[in-house]
Amino acid sequence: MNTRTLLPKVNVNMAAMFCARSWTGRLCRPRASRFPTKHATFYRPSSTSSHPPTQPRSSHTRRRILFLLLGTTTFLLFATPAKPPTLNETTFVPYTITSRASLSPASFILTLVPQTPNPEPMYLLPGTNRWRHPLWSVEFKQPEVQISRHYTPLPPQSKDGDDMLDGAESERNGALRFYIRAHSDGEMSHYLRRLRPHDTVQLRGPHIGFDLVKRLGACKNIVFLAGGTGLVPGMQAARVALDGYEDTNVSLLWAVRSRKDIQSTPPSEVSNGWWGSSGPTEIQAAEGLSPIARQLADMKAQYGKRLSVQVVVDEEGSSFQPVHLQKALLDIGKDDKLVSNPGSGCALHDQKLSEQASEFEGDAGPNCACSPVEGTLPGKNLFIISGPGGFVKHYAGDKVWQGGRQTQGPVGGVAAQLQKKNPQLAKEWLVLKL
Ligand SMILES: Cc1cc2nc3c(=O)[nH]c(=O)nc-3n(C[C@H](O)[C@H](O)[C@H](O)COP(=O)(O)OP(=O)(O)OC[C@H]3O[C@@H](n4cnc5c(N)ncnc54)[C@H](O)[C@@H]3O)c2cc1C
Repeated sequence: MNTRTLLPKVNVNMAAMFCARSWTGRLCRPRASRFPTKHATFYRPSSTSSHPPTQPRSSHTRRRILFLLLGTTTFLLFATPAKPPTLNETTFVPYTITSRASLSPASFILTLVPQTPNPEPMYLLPGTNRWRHPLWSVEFKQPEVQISRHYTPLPPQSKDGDDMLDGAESERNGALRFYIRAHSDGEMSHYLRRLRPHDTVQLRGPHIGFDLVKRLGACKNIVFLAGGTGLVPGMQAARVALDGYEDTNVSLLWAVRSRKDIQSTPPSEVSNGWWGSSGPTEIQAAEGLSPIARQLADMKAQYGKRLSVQVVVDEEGSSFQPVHLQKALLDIGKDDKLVSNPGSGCALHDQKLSEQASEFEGDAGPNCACSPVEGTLPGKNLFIISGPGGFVKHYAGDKVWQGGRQTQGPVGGVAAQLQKKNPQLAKEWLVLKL
């Protein structure tokens, strides 16, 4: 199947299509435009004109021309949909690349600023530097082959937005940073890899993902298992959960292909002993951390024990085994006294109902509909698996195409094995796939 998202050059309705897809598969679906279609109002001389029939012919002609001009102007004003100059969900708008940092030969970080600044971007909570949505992404456009793909902005580097990004930009001037991996034969990621500072890119969004805060409810724990750049929504989730609440805990489990995604300094120059271990290792502040790992280490320093970040590296033969995941899930909630509502029939908290959900929830996602059960509170701990299709399939089972959209599908893979072994995990934890 050709999985490209084609962006038509002319048709406005088709341009309002957007691409909903998993980390690897995608689907174009029509999207209701937020900008109502404005109907053209044509003015023409009425056949029941109030003017006397004796009026000279030249005056009629002048009036016709006047009406025609008026009509054309009104048509141009109202029939052409207004093109917002700042980030919006309908049209692509230009951003300028201000910096590019290579992590490994295949992965890099791009920082962009909008060419038209917006003091109140729709992804921020008004008057704050806090993001409005727990999970969100934007689409980039590849202008040569007219396709688009989703990418996830890295969260701000500081809690209150005071830090400067890359020494020059901050979220206050609308800067967005992206951690991108170029895939072999990947149309979009190779286009992005070629771009350099001062180049222009076209962005559309924000596209809103699962509302994690509503899903957590009274529960407190998130275990986020990520492959490669699938880490970024985990960093978004961690910021929202740890900034917004004092008693939440997040465990990020990050699998990378190359050590260079974490650290660029050769092993001999690294003083501490976490390099090269065969199992998952906790990330630590060290010399030569990659910008992503440095941000993770800063977050750990900021949140203390509430955030754990463990890494495994493919090329060193380390990986997350079921026993590691079980430990992460059981350890993080071991002091919890809370009994979670079963969530039956609730679109947010019923695992069975979640099977039908798409990861693009939009602004108007479902609300909690848990029936009261004595001694319980609504909410679930979240076990989120994010990354390439094969990664998600191995740990949580395939997503399923249904009615033209990609849905969560049943829990499978390692997560299903763990639930079978520990029924408590199935009761207290909701599995989500990104
Ligand atoms: C909501 C969302 C957010 C995303 N955020 C990011 C992000 O922050 N950073 C990022 O790098 N990507 C992100 N992605 C993935 C991104 O949208 C593209 O799918 C990815 O960059 C590949 O696009 P492409 O055009 O280069 O490759 P395609 O031309 O679509 O694919 C080319 C080949 O590469 C393979 N391939 C594609 N993607 C992967 C993959 N992930 N792993 C292994 N093989 C793959 C395909 O199977 C195919 O054989 C996100 C996806 C979604 C849905």
